[in-house]
Amino acid sequence: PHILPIAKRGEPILQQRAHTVSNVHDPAIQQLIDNMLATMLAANGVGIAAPQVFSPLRIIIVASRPNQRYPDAPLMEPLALVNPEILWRSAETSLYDEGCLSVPDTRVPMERAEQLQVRYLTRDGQAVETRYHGFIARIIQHEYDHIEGILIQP
Ligand SMILES: O=C(CSC(=O)[C@H](Cc1ccccc1)CC(F)(F)F)c1ccccc1
Ligand SMILES: [Zn+2]
Repeated sequence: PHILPIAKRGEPILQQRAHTVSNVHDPAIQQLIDNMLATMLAANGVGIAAPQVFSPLRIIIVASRPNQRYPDAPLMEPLALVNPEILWRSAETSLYDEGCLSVPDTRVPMERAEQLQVRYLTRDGQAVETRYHGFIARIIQHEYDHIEGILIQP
């Protein structure tokens, strides 16, 4: 896998709605997912979205891990969500200072739903519907905003 350049705030691709993936089994899509993962890990992120590596596609990666600001964040296997749809968000919300690889050296307090129900394709093409809460739910909402062309604003 390759570490790819990360689009920074001001790049038009970050303000566009990304396109649905038509064939998750396409080798180019599989390579993109591998490259997104390598790029996120190299940048020490807990998530990344395809537009951030200049691919206007509806692919996000979520990879929560404990960190100094969020020591009780769950440690999880990095998960790729293809064509994610948020089916439901809880009325209950929480506030947290988010970072963004596309907005370096910035923390923005963001209010997000505490729980959400998501339907997505795994990288193997399995259709899955899962409920998430807490930090993982937050990361999904942050990455989902990226494929909708929405950035956190300093
Ligand atoms: O600042 C970072 C890295 S910024 C980051 O990982 C973004 C994801 C994210 C961080 C914090 C809350 C929600 C989402 C990745 C992005 F920009 F590609 F989406 C961070 C790492 C661990 C916990 C909290 C913050
Ligand atoms: Zn971001």
